[in-house]
Amino acid sequence: MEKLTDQILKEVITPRPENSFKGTFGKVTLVGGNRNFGGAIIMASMAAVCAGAGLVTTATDESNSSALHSQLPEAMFADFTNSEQVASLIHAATSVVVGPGLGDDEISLQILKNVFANTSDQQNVIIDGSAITLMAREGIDQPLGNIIYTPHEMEWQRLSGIKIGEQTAEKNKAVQEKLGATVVLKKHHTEIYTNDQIYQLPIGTPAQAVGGMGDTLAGMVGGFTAEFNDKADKAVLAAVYAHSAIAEKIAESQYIVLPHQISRALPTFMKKMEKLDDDHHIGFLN
Ligand SMILES: NC(=O)C1=CN([C@@H]2O[C@H](COP(=O)(O)OP(=O)(O)OC[C@H]3O[C@@H](n4cnc5c(N)ncnc54)[C@H](O)[C@@H]3O)[C@@H](O)[C@H]2O)[C@@H](O)CC1
Ligand SMILES: Nc1ncnc2c1ncn2[C@@H]1O[C@H](COP(=O)(O)OP(=O)(O)O)[C@@H](O)[C@H]1O
Ligand SMILES: [Mg+2]
Repeated sequence: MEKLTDQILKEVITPRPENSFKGTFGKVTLVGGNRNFGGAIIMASMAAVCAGAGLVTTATDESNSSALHSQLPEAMFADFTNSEQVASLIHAATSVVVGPGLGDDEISLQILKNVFANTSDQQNVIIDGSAITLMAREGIDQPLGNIIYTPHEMEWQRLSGIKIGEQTAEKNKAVQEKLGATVVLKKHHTEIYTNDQIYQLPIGTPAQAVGGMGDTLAGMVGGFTAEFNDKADKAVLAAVYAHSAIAEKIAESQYIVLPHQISRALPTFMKKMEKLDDDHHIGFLN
């Protein structure tokens, strides 16, 4: 298992090209947030916007529209039960994030099937939360795309069939290979299983054990893969590292970290990363 270092941030977060516009930095379509879990998709959307994706659209329950716009006017809204509109938003996306707060009822299931029917091989598809639970429960096939699962240990148990106490690197890697997808197995010292390597995140704090922390990570992975699509595999690793690096910094003066604080800190954090060179690490910037 290879330990991730801040080197991954230097590799991924490079200065933006001068000759660019919002289209240069990718589009993210996020799908989730039922009436009860609207906060989950709003937190994910905030992370995608603050990570620097060019355009972000949130397909969610219509009852979440005002809350989304008041928290995040940068994001566009769509009703997630409008299957034609959602299909066209999926077609347009560089990265799709599906699952945060989606829920697991019949409507959630139909929405998930519509999303999965409309992705293509050229897209990054981040499958989180309820979407993982529904796939496992309903035996839904993996969609087309560069697939990135972001399960916590219970979601991974549901998807892989490996019980939480038995989730060894060897067993996890075998299932990852069958899936042919990237698996970000979230826990204290998150593990990332890719086609050619297993990485471990050596940072992170119990101050992150707060609802919405994983929703925020899913949105960051969506934002990073869209913005840095030419190095999407490394962008996943950078998002995982940045999420906990920012949380550790906030936790120096706070007992817990609120997920939206990580998102709001992202633009400043990413600006600092531009200044990192081979002789300097994050500590140098404190
Ligand atoms: N503000 C919001 O709207 C929130 C919505 N959420 C959404 O709620 C839906 C259900 O997700 P939940 O994860 O809450 O429920 P789940 O039922 O999927 O998972 C929680 C269960 O897994 C167990 N578990 C074992 N190991 C775990 C680990 N390492 N991390 C987390 N749980 C572990 C817990 O004890 C619990 O029984 C998802 O769609 C999620 O995105 C949550 O993110 C919480 C915040
Ligand atoms: N004790 C801990 N140490 C480090 N990271 C943690 C700890 N507890 C939770 N996290 C992180 O918080 C996130 C929780 O994800 P998840 O359970 O999906 O949250 P939610 O669905 O509520 O948004 C993951 O990124 C996980 O690694
Ligand atoms: Mg979650």
